[in-house]
Amino acid sequence: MPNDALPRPRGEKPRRILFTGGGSAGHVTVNLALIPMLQSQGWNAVYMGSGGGIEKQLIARLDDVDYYPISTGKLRRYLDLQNVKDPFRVAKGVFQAFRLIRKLRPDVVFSKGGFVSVPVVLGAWLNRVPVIIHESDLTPGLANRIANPFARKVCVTFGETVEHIKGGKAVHVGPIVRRELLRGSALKGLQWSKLLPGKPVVLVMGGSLGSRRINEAVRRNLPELTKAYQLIHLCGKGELDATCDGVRGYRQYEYVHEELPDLLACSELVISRAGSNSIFEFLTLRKPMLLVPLSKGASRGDQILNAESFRKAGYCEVLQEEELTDEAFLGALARLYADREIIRSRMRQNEFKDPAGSIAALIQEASRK
Ligand SMILES: CC(=O)N[C@H]1[C@@H](OP(=O)(O)OP(=O)(O)OC[C@H]2O[C@@H](n3ccc(=O)[nH]c3=O)[C@H](O)[C@@H]2O)O[C@H](CO)[C@@H](O)[C@@H]1O
Repeated sequence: MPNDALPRPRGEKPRRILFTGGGSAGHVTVNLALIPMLQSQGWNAVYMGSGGGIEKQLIARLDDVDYYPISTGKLRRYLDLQNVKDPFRVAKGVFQAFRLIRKLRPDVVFSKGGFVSVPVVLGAWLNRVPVIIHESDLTPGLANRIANPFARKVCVTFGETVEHIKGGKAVHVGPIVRRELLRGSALKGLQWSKLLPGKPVVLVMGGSLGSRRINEAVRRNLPELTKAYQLIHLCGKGELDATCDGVRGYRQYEYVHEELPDLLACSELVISRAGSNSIFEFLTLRKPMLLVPLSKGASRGDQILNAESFRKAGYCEVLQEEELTDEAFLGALARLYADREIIRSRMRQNEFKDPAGSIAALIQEASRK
C-alpha cells in the first residue's frame, strides 16, 4: 500500500476519484480508458481491488495511480467449500474499504463491477461518498445488482439495459473504448506477428481469460483455416499449445497489451466470446465477428444476450457452444468473410456520441453534491 494514504482536507485540489472493478479484464478496461482522461482533467485517481487479481496488474501499467488492495470473496453460483469462507472475506473487505475511504476521502467512487467492487461500494456508502456504477453487459451482473441501491447512477453500454436497472438510475452512455485501440497500425501488427500482407488475418480472442472451447475449435481446424486465412490467436494464460508452434500462418499469444491496437488493425475478421467490452471494441473498429457466447451452464447467460443483440443488428455470426461443430464453425467463418463489406457498412452507420465525456460529466455532477 502506498505511504501517502493520508487524510486530505475537503475542497483541496485536485479532486480525487476512487475506481474499483476487477476479477477479469472486462471489469477493468473501462477504467483503463477513463483514468487517463480524468487525470488530464485534473483528477487524482486511486484504485481499490483485490491483492492478486488481474486488476492489480493492469492498473500497475498506468502512471500515478495508487493501488489499495482489499480482501474479497467471489460471488459464486455453484457449490464450493470457498463459499463458506467468502462471506467473511467480503465482510473484512467492507471494513478495510470503509477505513481506507475514510482516510482517502475521495469525492466520488466509480465502480465497474465484478465481485471485488461490492465491499468498495458499501464502504463508500457508509462514508457518504457518491457512487457511480458502470454496467457493460446487456443485463446487470450480480455485483452490480447488489451495489445498485447504494449508487447514484448506473451507466450502461447497451440501450436495452436501461429497463433492467432498478430505481430509474440507468443512464445510457454507450461503450467506453480505450483511445489507443483507435490508433493501431496494420503494418506494425503484421510486422510484430511476422505475418504476410495479402492474405486475410483473423484475430481470435476468447475473452480476457481465453476460451478453451474456441481454442480447441481453432486448433482442430488449423489445416483448413490456414488455407484461407492467417490467424492471430489470443488464447489465454496457460493455454499456449506448443504442438501448433510451427504452423505456417498461425501465431499464438497468451494475452497482449500495447500490441492489441496494431493486431486489431491488421485483422479483417474476429472470432470471439461475447464479452461486452470486446464486442463493442470490434464494433467501433468495424471488425465483422463470429461470436461464441459463454453458455448458460457456465454463466448467467449475459454473453448470449450480448451476442443476440449484435446478431439482430447484423454485425456478426453467432454460434452457441452446443452448435460448435467443425462444419458449423468453418461455414460461419466463410459466410462472415463473404459478407464482410455489408457488415462493415452496417457498422459504419453506428456512431456513439462521446460516451467517456458523458461519464466524466456524471462524475463531475455527482462529486459536487
Ligand atoms: C468469463 C466471464 O466472466 N466473462 C465476462 C467478462 O469477460 P472478459 O473479462 O473477457 O471481458 P470483455 O470481453 O468485456 O473484455 C475483455 C477486455 O480485455 C481486453 N484484452 C483481451 C485479450 C488480450 O489479449 N488483451 C486485451 O487487452 C479486451 O480488449 C477487452 O477490453 O466481463 C465481461 C464484461 O462484463 C462479460 O461480458 C463477460 O461475460
